[in-house]
Amino acid sequence: MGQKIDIKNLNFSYGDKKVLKDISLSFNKGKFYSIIGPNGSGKSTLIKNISKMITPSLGSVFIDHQDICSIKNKNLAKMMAVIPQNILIDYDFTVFEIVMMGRSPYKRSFQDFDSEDEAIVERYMKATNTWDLKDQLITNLSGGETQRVIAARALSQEADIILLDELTSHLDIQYQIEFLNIFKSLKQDKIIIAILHDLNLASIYSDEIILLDKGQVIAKGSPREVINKENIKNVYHITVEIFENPISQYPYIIPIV
Ligand SMILES: Nc1ncnc2c1ncn2[C@@H]1O[C@H](COP(=O)(O)OP(=O)(O)OP(=O)(O)O)[C@@H](O)[C@H]1O
Repeated sequence: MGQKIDIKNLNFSYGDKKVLKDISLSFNKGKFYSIIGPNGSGKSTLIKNISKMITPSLGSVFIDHQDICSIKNKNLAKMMAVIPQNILIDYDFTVFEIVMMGRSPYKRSFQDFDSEDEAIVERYMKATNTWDLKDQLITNLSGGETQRVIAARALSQEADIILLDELTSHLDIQYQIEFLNIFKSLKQDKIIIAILHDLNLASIYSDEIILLDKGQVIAKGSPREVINKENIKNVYHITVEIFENPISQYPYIIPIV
């Protein structure tokens, strides 16, 4: 389950506003994909379409050749975990309870959680450095701590597809790197799709990058194919120099100011 995602001729509008225009993309297991592009270019809207949070105006998203509209939400949650951009939790759940919710697609009720679920939750809470927060109320955490807890919950879902909508936005540089390393280390069994604003991080971590602008795919391919002066000028309207990172050999961008 969750070996391949195919997006075919996807269009999406909010009311009269066309936000995604004829997008066709494929994502395969074992790869880390980044979606990059300027503010308002449609990145989150694309992720929301892939995760069935919203429904395409035209076109379709398929997982393993099955239209996601025909997949029940509970089954979809076993295939796909989403870490959203804005996390709003108003309820007084403890951190442990929030992460345990990641196991609910496999259960009929809260009472069904067993020692295996607890072991899975503990493993991912330790990996995301949230175990020490387990008895705290989620409402009392900082933005970065909350994001780490939500990542632990998504990992506990043990889904084959992980969608990260700007996971790194609240995280300091240490956690940005730690998290991207966690997802990279998991990628051989999964499809990871991350929205990233930091083009240098996208370059280091991605097998493939998708560059969006005004709701259209402007470029897709390896970091070397996508991160070039012309594409960056075209889309972000800035002048950059591109060097080869001496350690990783990936393209490294420096804005010329
Ligand atoms: N719920 C909504 N109703 C109406 N318009 C929306 C809604 N959500 C997003 N939009 C508009 O759709 C466009 C694309 O938004 P989206 O959030 O997908 O962009 P993004 O590339 O993720 O941006 P950012 O980098 O700023 O997060 C924007 O012009 C935005 O104003």
